[in-house]
Amino acid sequence: MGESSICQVRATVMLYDDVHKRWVPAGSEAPSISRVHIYHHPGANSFRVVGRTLQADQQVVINCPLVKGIKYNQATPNFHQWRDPKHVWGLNFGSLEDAALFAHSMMHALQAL
Ligand SMILES: CC[C@@H]1C=C[C@H]2CCN(C(=O)[C@@H]3CC[C@H]4C=C[C@]5(CCCN5C(=O)[C@H](Cc5ccccc5Cl)NC(C)=O)C(=O)N43)[C@@H]2C(=O)N1CC(=O)O
Repeated sequence: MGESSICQVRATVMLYDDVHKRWVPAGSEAPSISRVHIYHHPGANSFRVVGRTLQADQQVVINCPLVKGIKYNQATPNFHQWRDPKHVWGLNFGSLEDAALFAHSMMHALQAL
């Protein structure tokens, strides 16, 4: 039994560049919409956020394990963010529905950990 997706949304994945104090698109230079999942591994009861660009190359732009205690910040209705030990991640959602769906699944995951 591997991992299963508990939600999938469209979002531009951003990283905060602490040196220049600005958000930059994760992966390539040009901001691009990605398909972002939250995967659940029932065996380990682990979750991770995985995003791949929609273009043909399917570049992985985020692969972030979720750890207990992460604070998920809904900065605006369609821009949510969280910190991991090395990065500050931001998701600019393609729609408010996707934002709400992702937040719901994220909160579920964080409560299940
Ligand atoms: C893609 C463009 C982007 C779109 C939307 C808006 C929304 C607000 N916003 C920000 O960057 C806000 C404004 C102030 C700045 C200051 C610091 C930042 C940057 C780094 C993290 N941060 C925190 O405030 C974190 C949040 C957090 C709290 C709790 C748990 C986790 C976290 Cl991550 N606070 C801690 C204590 O970590 C930050 O988000 N900041 C975004 C933004 O202006 N733009 C437009 C642009 O940049 O042109």
